[in-house]
Amino acid sequence: MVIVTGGGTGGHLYPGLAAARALLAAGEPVTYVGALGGLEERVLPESRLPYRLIPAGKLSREALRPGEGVKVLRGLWQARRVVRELRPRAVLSMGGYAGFPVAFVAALLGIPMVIHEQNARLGLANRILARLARRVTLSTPIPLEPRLAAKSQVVGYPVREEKHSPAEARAALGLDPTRPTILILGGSQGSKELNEQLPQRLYPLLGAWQVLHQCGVRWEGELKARERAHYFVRGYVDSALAWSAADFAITRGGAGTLSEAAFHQVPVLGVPLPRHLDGGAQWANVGFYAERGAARLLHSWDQFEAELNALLDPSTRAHIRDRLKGLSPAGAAERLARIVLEVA
Ligand SMILES: CC(=O)N[C@H]1[C@@H](OP(=O)(O)OP(=O)(O)OC[C@H]2O[C@@H](n3ccc(=O)[nH]c3=O)[C@H](O)[C@@H]2O)O[C@H](CO)[C@@H](O)[C@@H]1O
Repeated sequence: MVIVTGGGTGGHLYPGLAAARALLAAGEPVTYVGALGGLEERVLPESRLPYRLIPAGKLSREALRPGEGVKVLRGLWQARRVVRELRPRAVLSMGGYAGFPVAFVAALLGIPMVIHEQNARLGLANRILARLARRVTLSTPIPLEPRLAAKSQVVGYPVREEKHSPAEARAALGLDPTRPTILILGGSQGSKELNEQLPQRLYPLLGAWQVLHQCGVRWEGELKARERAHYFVRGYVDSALAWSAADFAITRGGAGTLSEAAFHQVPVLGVPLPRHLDGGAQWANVGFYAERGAARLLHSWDQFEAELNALLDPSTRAHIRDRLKGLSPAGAAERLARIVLEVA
């Protein structure tokens, strides 16, 4: 049996679940280990996968705070118990603080461990784990130091491979099936910045367009007050429907969000999270796409009008859609599962 671990937010959890399902489909029993308090606490019980939840402290500077540091240590202790009890023949960690304790302990116990990095740069947990991992799998080709590059492989980002026609998706979401649609996707937790900036900037378009604004569950009450005719606010959306409904999107720069944009061929204006909040991962992600002409990158809100006008132009959208081709190839979960089984 194999342990798949990682979570906290959707960007780590959903590709982890996709990999777990691919392992099961290959005949390998799987247990998913996530973090208490992460999105997985809500999602795993409905997944029908065997799972465990353990405490996991945030790495980074936060770990220096006494409460968080204790959580990191408790996480490692519980991870040791889980690994000793389940005796997996391999561990796959999807990165982030939630995937750290089990992967770290497993590697120390000599169990083959594989990591997957979703972003266009290695996060802190993966920088530590990469040295101990048998294989370093990546969503996108990123430069690595030679020792890591030698054991790395680009597999892609496991997206949910589900598409609907625009009319069907819009109807299922309660929108007008015939109106062209702008999607705002703030990511797992919603984006305060997009919530504050966008409604009033997009109201002037509502004569011809409609907007589906995913704002995050905790902002939903507040944002509902900004709804208008043809401006729809949702805390959390079914993202396969939302992408299928959209003509273009304004999003954060999560790796999952961009890979889904590529899979659904939806042009995106990316507004990355400020660098001090995620070490620049989202700047790297949107930058990777923008350098290839496969996304637009918002450097500052002064440029918003110009960027919006670019995306309102059908020929710009067609150009971006063309550049998105091949950036999120299908079958990433299966490629990842195959590598885990190779090292097991
Ligand atoms: C604040 C933070 O640390 N963000 C990180 C987190 O982002 P976060 O988890 O927000 O972002 P991603 O864009 O990678 O993934 C979000 C996932 O949740 C889904 N979704 C989201 C909203 C919704 O209403 N419905 C829905 O289904 C999306 O379709 C996607 O599959 O993990 C990503 C992948 O490691 C990183 O790139 C981000 O930097």
